[in-house]
Amino acid sequence: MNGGSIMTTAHKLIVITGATGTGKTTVSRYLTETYNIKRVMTHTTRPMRPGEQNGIDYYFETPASMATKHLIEHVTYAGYEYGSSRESLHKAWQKAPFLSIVLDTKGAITYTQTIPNEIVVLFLTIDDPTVLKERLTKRGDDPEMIAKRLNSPEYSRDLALPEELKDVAHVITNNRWEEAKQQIDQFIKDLAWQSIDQH
Ligand SMILES: Nc1nc2c(ncn2[C@@H]2O[C@H](COP(=O)(O)OP(=O)(O)O)[C@@H](O)[C@H]2O)c(=O)[nH]1
Ligand SMILES: Nc1ncnc2c1ncn2[C@@H]1O[C@H](COP(=O)(O)OP(=O)(O)O)[C@@H](O)[C@H]1O
Repeated sequence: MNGGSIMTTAHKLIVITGATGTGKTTVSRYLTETYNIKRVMTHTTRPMRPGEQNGIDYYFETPASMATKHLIEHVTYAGYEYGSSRESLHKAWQKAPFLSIVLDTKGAITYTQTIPNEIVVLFLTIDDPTVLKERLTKRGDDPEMIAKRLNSPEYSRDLALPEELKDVAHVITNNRWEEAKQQIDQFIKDLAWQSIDQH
């Protein structure tokens, strides 16, 4: 599968979840670059980080513009709102059968409850969470935002795989990127075979 796009008519949404800094965005970028699996854009009211762009990383909203969106689920994470719409998902599915979306664990649970047959879940974790602060600093995040994030109840919650996802999530340990990449390649290979078997 390496380097190609997946040829099948079955559609699937790869839900990428886990705590901040565990590598969710890195994985979604890798899926796009290597397998042409694009990410469904979500909306947020949090300020843009250095290097982020509206419409590329998120749709950046104000609380007022956020309130006008038709979201199938929305959450508050470290003081800001985030939400995703079924409309964007269905629009994206018309263009490609395989997509990814990056969600907190609460959002991932909502998707497993609303469209269980159309999703697969990747839960990202790391053996030593103390390195996450360093990763976020290297990413260029504002130190105050890092502190706010790491002290949030959502961060602590998302470090552990929630009970509701235990039977469905594929756990990827991202201590070292080279090893994580191999786990993802295997996951995609299995997913492609499952899709072919269904036809
Ligand atoms: N439930 C839900 N979570 C989202 C959505 N968009 C982003 N998130 C999650 O919100 C959390 C915070 O995202 P972000 O501020 O980009 O921080 P990061 O995880 O450090 O990159 C992460 O867990 C994202 O996966 C959404 O539409 N719905
Ligand atoms: N295995 C790894 N080792 C070291 N740094 C990593 C690894 N995986 C990702 N990173 C880096 O850590 C930072 C956080 O990763 P990111 O994908 O943005 O996490 P998330 O989206 O879960 O918050 C990024 O700068 C990314 O390049």
